[in-house]
Amino acid sequence: MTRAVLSLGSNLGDRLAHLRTAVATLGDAVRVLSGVYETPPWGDADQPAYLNAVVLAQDETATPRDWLERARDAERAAGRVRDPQRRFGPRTLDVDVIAVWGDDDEPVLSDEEELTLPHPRAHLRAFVLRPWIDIQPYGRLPGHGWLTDLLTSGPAADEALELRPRPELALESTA
Ligand SMILES: Nc1ncnc2c1ncn2[C@@H]1O[C@H](COP(=O)(O)OP(=O)(O)OP(=O)(O)O)[C@@H](O)[C@H]1O
Ligand SMILES: Nc1nc2c(c(=O)[nH]1)N=C(CO)CN2
Repeated sequence: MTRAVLSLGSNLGDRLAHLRTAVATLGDAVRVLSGVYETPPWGDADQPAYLNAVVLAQDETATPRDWLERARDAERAAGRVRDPQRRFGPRTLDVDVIAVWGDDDEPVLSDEEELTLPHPRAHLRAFVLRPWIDIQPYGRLPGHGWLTDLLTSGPAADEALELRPRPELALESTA
């Protein structure tokens, strides 16, 4: 059994629909959904605001690579087109694997380029940490400590003040 924290982001087209596409693609593996936040673009300011959320997922057989595959499946389902010229650029859907825990509840560590775990920029991103803390108030980012500490005094603390909760935009689709 593995558990994974996945981050969802969208800043093109029907942003909420794209986040819901990710939830639908992950299917039965989804355990807990965070709230949705409107967030200023990180890393490349010249693009529209994002909607971001975080999902806690669990599966009996999924390997860390399987979580990456599922993330890519979700991005494809939302019609994501990659622009190799533009890092951190706009996208219909971005699904990142933030961290994975194994059977023993120990975090999986990986420094492979294809799948780095935990995600190497997660501790810098309030748009990941803030929704995550919604669903795991006592959560820890492996290698970086408590989410509460990261959000109040880590490098993402200033950005955390600029996120806007959008409680009217629930990830659960009522359709
Ligand atoms: N933990 C991870 N989650 C998702 N992708 C990862 C991870 N570690 C490495 N990668 C690799 O990163 C590459 C680029 O992914 P992607 O296009 O989503 O990057 P990005 O969204 O522009 O930047 P970022 O990963 O900082 O959000 C992919 O080929 C993927 O294999
Ligand atoms: N606010 C915000 N900014 C981003 C996001 C994102 O999901 N949210 N994703 C990016 C892709 O690397 C780049 N910048």
